[in-house]
Amino acid sequence: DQHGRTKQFRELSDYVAKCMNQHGICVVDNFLGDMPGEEILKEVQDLQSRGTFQDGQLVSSKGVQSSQNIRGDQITWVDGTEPGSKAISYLVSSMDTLLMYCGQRLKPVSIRGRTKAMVACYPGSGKGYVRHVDNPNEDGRCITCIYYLNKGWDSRETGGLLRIYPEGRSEVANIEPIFDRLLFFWSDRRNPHEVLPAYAIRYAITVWYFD
Ligand SMILES: O=C(O)CNC(=O)c1n[nH]c2ccccc2c1=O
Ligand SMILES: [Fe+2]
Repeated sequence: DQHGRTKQFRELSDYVAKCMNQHGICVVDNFLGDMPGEEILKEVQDLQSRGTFQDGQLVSSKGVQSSQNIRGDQITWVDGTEPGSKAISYLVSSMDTLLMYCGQRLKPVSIRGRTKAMVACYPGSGKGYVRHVDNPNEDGRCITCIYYLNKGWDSRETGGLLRIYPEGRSEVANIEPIFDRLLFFWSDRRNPHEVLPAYAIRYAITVWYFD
């Protein structure tokens, strides 16, 4: 019920605010629960079957020309008003609500807006995403928020770990892209990260928040 969710989000926002201010990375498991998660996964699979994903960036294998080029991630943007995106829009409004409850505690940012939802699919052909910073040049994006949809994912079998190298820290963060997991991290140079080669279809939905 609404009260249950409000209380849950308020408590969750305490954890997220503290975790972000302390580590700059925060994982929330079982964010929406099985049913909503399944609905979102179905909408993403429908999107993919309707061919709305743009071909991922071309990741040519070392120097070999065209025929060997393998697609990396494939993406499509969803603003939540399209037909068949009800569950995705519920996800994004849940992300918005959780961050709204964090309020001013997420120093120093005060969220002013966000991007649409970027739905990404790694086709599982052994491609990942090279090490990068989401916002290296102050384009306004301050928080990266990723929701994963991969049931029973085990990176020992199928790779696809998100590896974050927090600036100035010796240890790395290895994030399994498991179903109904929500991840926040500062989008700037504090969090260079990469997606290790994935050997099964790997779905994620990303929203970037602006301050
Ligand atoms: O999926 C993940 O776990 C992390 N994913 C990323 O860091 C990531 N970052 N920036 C992008 C820009 C365009 C298309 C895909 C991406 C992308 O998957
Ligand atoms: Fe990224």
